[in-house]
Amino acid sequence: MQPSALMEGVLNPREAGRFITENSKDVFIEDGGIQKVAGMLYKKIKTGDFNVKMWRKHELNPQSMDEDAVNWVFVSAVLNFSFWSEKASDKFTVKYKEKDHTGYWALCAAMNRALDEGFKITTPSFYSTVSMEQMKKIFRSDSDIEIPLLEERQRVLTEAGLVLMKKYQGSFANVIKQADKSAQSLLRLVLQDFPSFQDVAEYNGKKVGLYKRAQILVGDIWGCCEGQGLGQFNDIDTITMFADYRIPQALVYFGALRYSDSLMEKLKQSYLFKSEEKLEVEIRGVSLWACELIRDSISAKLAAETDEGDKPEDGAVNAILIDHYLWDTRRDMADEMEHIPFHRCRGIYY
Ligand SMILES: Nc1nc2c(c(CN[C@H]3C=C[C@H](O)[C@@H]3O)cn2[C@@H]2O[C@H](COP(=O)(O)O)[C@@H](O)[C@H]2O)c(=O)[nH]1
Repeated sequence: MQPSALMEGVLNPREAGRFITENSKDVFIEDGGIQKVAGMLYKKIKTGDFNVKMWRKHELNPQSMDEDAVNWVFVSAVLNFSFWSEKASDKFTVKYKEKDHTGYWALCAAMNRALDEGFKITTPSFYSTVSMEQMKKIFRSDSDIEIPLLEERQRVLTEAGLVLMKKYQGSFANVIKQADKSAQSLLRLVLQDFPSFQDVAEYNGKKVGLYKRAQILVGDIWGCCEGQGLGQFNDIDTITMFADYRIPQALVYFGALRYSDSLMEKLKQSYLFKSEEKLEVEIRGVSLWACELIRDSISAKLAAETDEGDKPEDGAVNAILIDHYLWDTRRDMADEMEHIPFHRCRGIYY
């Protein structure tokens, strides 16, 4: 049964990924690479440390599972976009507890530094009226490169804070409660009430919804609460991979994705993509579909196991865990993957 559209007339992420892949002219799935990544992850699952608990192992992520934690996750999701810089050597950097953090982690470090300094950056009554002067202090960089798109960050943050104040009694926990343990219901509420999450493009005459920040919000709530309490979703496996600019790099590196020569040439010249440009949508959409295929391949391997004894419980693998593994691996192998160019697009969606 086709799941109903999260947004009127817009293909949901899984269908969007399939449709884009079927029509793509410059980005292709390579089955050999899909099977290779599936094999790597299958082995990881057997070690027993490939599960929902991975999220909280990151030192900058909140370690509680309460309302404060989900309000932290919400702010990180509102601002989780566009950290790349022109020169790989010069990045937006935040020093926190004697450690330098860059990119997405610099955002998290800045949030934690702000909380330590008394800025209530995760409290909607504060950030719904946060000033540009406060934003500059909170997200100040410890390198020469400032955080990109600070004005847009202030705009989307105040917009989201006002909605929480007006409609959800000043806490994201109330949005979660209204979703009644359904990931798809939470996705629908976020897309309906928080416009900056409406990550939709037009491709080959259809509207496609990739919803990267809305889906990573649900995935991070699930991870933050280890699938319990506020993070318990009975349909979490319907969430797809989060279509950013790092997963494609990892998929190309492992041979699961291939770019046409002309696209690869553009990427190597640091071409600046416009949001919704055909090539940009193909990179994001085919990457999303590749992760669906990886998940299907792993599920088939698990199902083929005869020994009931070591069969992991249901939900042992989903697109969220596959995504996080690839994203963390791209970070850990940044040097090895540096020759695979990521696509540059300045925008608020990823
Ligand atoms: N697909 C996907 N995209 C993700 C993440 C995360 C962080 N998640 C952490 C939390 C739990 C996980 O285990 C991760 O450790 C950030 N991003 C995106 O990456 C880009 C920034 O990259 P860089 O320039 O290198 O910092 C930017 O578009 C940002 O939106 C993810 O998990 N998946």
